[in-house]
Amino acid sequence: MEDRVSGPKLVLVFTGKRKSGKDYVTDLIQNRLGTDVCCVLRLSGPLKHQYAQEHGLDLEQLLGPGLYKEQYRADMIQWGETRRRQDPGFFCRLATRGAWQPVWVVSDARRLSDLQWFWSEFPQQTQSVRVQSSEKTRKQRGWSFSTGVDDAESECGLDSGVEFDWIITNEADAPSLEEQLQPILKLAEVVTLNTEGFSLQQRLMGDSHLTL
Ligand SMILES: Nc1ncnc2c1ncn2[C@@H]1O[C@H](COP(=O)(O)OP(=O)(O)O)[C@@H](O)[C@H]1O
Ligand SMILES: C[C@@](O)(CCOP(=O)(O)OP(=O)(O)O)CC(=O)O
Repeated sequence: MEDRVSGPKLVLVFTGKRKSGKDYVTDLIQNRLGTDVCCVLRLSGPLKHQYAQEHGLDLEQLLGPGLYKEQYRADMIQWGETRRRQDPGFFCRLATRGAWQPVWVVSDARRLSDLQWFWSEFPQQTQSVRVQSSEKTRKQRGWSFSTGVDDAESECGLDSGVEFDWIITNEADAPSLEEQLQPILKLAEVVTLNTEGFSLQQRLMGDSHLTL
């Protein structure tokens, strides 16, 4: 087990609009690397936890993919923004607390302040990744435009002004995710080589092809 004191070897910070496939892609990466090497951290986790407590809501449903969270999304955004204004790193600190794996995958950066926190805490290790899909594809996955959500910083805060290290196009007619993720998986392999390298290398070279 990696000691948290030594910190992560690679921090992949994912961003992308609703239904672009952030959870899908980050789950694929974790499946491929294994839970002993890679953890998926959600900034919205501690946010939903505290919001549910303060408002007497069902946390499991807020964390789930269904319509329940959508009823509260606009208000959660406002609530979270109040917290972030007081302390921009508040949710980043909570989400990363206790993470011990060498590769951290942060699935949901939404604002420049989220990215800045990781750049400042882990300048050598942080890589930003944008997942992009067309509106047509996102609609097929259940997205529809919602005022106060899709026109707010939560969805648009990273639309411009950041040069992402990696861009993943999550579309049926794009190169396969396996192909697009190859260099990122390779990077994870290289940075973890000293401690976890052998088993990870075996896994990446083995028969566990991504099923897309
Ligand atoms: N490449 C893909 N192939 C099949 N289903 C996908 C793909 N990408 C996303 N999905 C599906 O689309 C929906 C939205 O994806 P999700 O990862 O939850 O998006 P986000 O986290 O960006 O809101 C989910 O049901 C997910 O399983
Ligand atoms: C209040 C939020 O944290 C809600 C995020 O919920 P999810 O992370 O479940 O969102 P999607 O995966 O895009 O559907 C947004 C924010 O602005 O912090």
